[in-house]
Amino acid sequence: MTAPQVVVHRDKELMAQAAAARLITKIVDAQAARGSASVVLTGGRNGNGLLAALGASPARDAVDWSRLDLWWGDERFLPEGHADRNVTQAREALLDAVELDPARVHAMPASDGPQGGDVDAAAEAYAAELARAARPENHGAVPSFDVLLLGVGPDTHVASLFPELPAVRETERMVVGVRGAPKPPPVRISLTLPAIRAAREVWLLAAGEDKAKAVTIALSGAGELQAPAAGARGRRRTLWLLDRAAAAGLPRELYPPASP
Ligand SMILES: O=C(O)[C@H](O)[C@@H](O)[C@H](O)[C@H](O)COP(=O)(O)O
Repeated sequence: MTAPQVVVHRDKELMAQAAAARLITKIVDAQAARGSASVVLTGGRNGNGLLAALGASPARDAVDWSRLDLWWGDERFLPEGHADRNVTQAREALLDAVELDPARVHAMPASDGPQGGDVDAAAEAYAAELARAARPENHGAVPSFDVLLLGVGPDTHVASLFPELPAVRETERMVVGVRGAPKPPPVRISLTLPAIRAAREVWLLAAGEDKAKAVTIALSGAGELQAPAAGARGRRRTLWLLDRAAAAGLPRELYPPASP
């Protein structure tokens, strides 16, 4: 697994804008090289902030939105259209403003979807959808995501993998149902660490002083059961995109601010 690379930006707005520019370039390069691109979105303020910055970017339409596969790293298990669902917030932040191919937008099931309120069946259905999209050259039962985005919780959770809970211990399945999540709502669907680690690149987003402790713990050698963010590594690249407040606990000589 790749050692984490850290880029520190002056503030969370600049972090979101720079991450959006970085993501546009990554998608454009993937589409030029392979004809399409595959990105896993994350929920939360930083994930949605990146999407909003991408939508406002002058380079936005360098992306061929019709050849982009979108997946989610996790989802709140709520009814279709609920304001708290990550896909609802992603649509508001960006997706409704660009010409995506609906068949390539892979939202996680809602609690009033075909599996009804059975979150484990919903997780299995999403795992099956991922497996159908995987190709022989991919690593495991998921497509080779070009970029997998993750917000980082103040407790070091990523996706809906919370410290010490069963989901972070999963080593076989790619997608699991989560109950009793400390961050509401309690019932969620999440990719597991093996699925996250199948991505070519994993980008972790953290801004604000409330994340400084989690960032320091995750980058200081903590185990993935106690600090799930520490286990979120890409096959080719692991990139932490921070603002100065979230990087405050890191040794400055190792992670000098990228922006003045
Ligand atoms: O469904 C969710 O809540 C997210 O996927 C979650 O993993 C989020 O990314 C982190 O909690 C960070 O959220 P903030 O960026 O809002 O701090």
